[in-house]
Amino acid sequence: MIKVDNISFSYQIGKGSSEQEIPVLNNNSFVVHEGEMVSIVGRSGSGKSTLLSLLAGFIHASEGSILYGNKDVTQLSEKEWAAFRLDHIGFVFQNFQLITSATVFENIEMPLILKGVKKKERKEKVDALLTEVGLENHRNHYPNELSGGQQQRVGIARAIITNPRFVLADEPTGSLDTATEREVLALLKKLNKERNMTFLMITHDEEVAMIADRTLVLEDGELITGGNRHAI
Ligand SMILES: Nc1ncnc2c1ncn2[C@@H]1O[C@H](COP(=O)(O)OP(=O)(O)OP(=O)(O)O)[C@@H](O)[C@H]1O
Repeated sequence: MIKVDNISFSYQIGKGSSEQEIPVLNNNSFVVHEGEMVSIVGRSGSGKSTLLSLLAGFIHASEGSILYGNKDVTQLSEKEWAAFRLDHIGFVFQNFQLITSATVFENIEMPLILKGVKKKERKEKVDALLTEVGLENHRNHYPNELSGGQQQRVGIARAIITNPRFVLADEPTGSLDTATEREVLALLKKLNKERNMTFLMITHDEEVAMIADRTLVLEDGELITGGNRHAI
């Protein structure tokens, strides 16, 4: 479960007498239940990326709290956040964020190396996941030798290789054409249901949002609705 309670956030811009506060998120609360996939949809500038950055611990709320399961992460130090992310959160990015000088296999293997998993176990895990995401014939390719959809499959595999309880996805299909978008969304949904991982996805696209069990709408920094269940 992810529990966000009364979160507010403002950016500070300028210095000294010209310092200004820009309120972006205003008192937002919501829960993503265990194994649920929730999307947050909203126009450009509504605060989606800011909310995801707060949930990732890249920035910190001025008010409110964030819980992952029973763990209150609101006051974690940078070091504690880094450890928490590595152990519990997978990230999927719009522009994939793959290491261009590393192969498909090496990209997916990276989080396991960071976690100190032994080589034999790494190979077994990565090979099994490569087959699951349909990239077993591309293990030695480099990212620039892959289509956008294939690159995002690598990004998704890297996000879940450590079996995190939570996955945060930032416009995961924003760089893909419509047919590839459907394939990637279907893969996300399959992984979410089969592995019972808790997914939170942000998108500006209401059709993409419909893949989720539930959609929350963010408008000018406020969640204005939630709880509608959509069929896939
Ligand atoms: N680093 C920053 N400093 C100051 N203001 C910022 C900063 N980042 C974002 N903002 C402002 O915060 C508001 C919300 O931005 P945010 O990127 O969270 O929206 P978004 O919904 O993700 O938009 P998009 O869909 O275009 O990515 C915007 O008004 C933006 O100008």
